[in-house]
Amino acid sequence: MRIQSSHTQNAGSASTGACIAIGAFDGVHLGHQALIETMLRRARSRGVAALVQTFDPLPKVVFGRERPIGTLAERKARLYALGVDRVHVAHFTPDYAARSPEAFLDDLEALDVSEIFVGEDFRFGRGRAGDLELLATRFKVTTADCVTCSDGERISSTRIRHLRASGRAGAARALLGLLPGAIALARDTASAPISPLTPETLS
Ligand SMILES: Cc1cc2nc3c(=O)[nH]c(=O)nc-3n(C[C@H](O)[C@H](O)[C@H](O)COP(=O)(O)O)c2cc1C
Ligand SMILES: Nc1ncnc2c1ncn2[C@@H]1O[C@H](COP(=O)(O)OP(=O)(O)OP(=O)(O)O)[C@@H](O)[C@H]1O
Repeated sequence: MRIQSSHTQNAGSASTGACIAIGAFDGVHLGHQALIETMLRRARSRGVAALVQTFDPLPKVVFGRERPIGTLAERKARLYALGVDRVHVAHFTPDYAARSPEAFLDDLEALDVSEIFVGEDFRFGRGRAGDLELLATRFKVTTADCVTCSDGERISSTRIRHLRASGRAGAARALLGLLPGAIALARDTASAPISPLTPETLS
């Protein structure tokens, strides 16, 4: 596994506000874990709350028709097992997906957040219009160290879905960091039918 350097931009002085990692976090794989552990270390060193903001259903299930790796309950259990203080779940309805990037930043401010931990390609708000530059106008932003395997390929939920779909469950489990005795994402959704999700069924 290889870790590239992380990068912090903007700032403003960090207040007493919480640290938060934001993302879909489907599977809570090793890349997610590295991002969250970076956030947790920072929160602990500042003595502030360590939060995670996630979404249900997953945006990629809604927009990309992807099959989830795990359930929301499994995701939350794995996030709390990492030591996170609170997991915020936004119900990803059509109305929510239509919120502007600025409205999403208002939501974060309402949570009394001051530092945000995300990947470099993080996008948010209607049409994915919000980017890191906008995020950094209001918060201190730290981008994730990129966790890759020895082959140099980035660990991602997409890759894990592909591994499972091609019957390579062992490799998928390795990228999820699932060792014997660890919290198990037992339900293998690879062979389950995809239930069609339409905006109407989400409201
Ligand atoms: C308020 C809000 C609105 C969003 N609207 C859209 C959208 O219209 N289209 C889209 O593909 N994704 C939308 N997303 C999902 C984001 O593109 C992205 O998946 C989400 O911020 C999680 O980040 P991640 O994919 O890096 O985990 C929205 C996210 C938020 C927070
Ligand atoms: N390999 C990785 N190393 C570091 N951070 C990562 C890694 N994979 C994802 N992240 C970060 O974790 C957050 C949540 O990521 P997300 O849930 O979109 O994961 P993903 O694996 O990229 O998903 P997908 O493959 O479905 O797009 C994002 O900020 C993302 O940049």
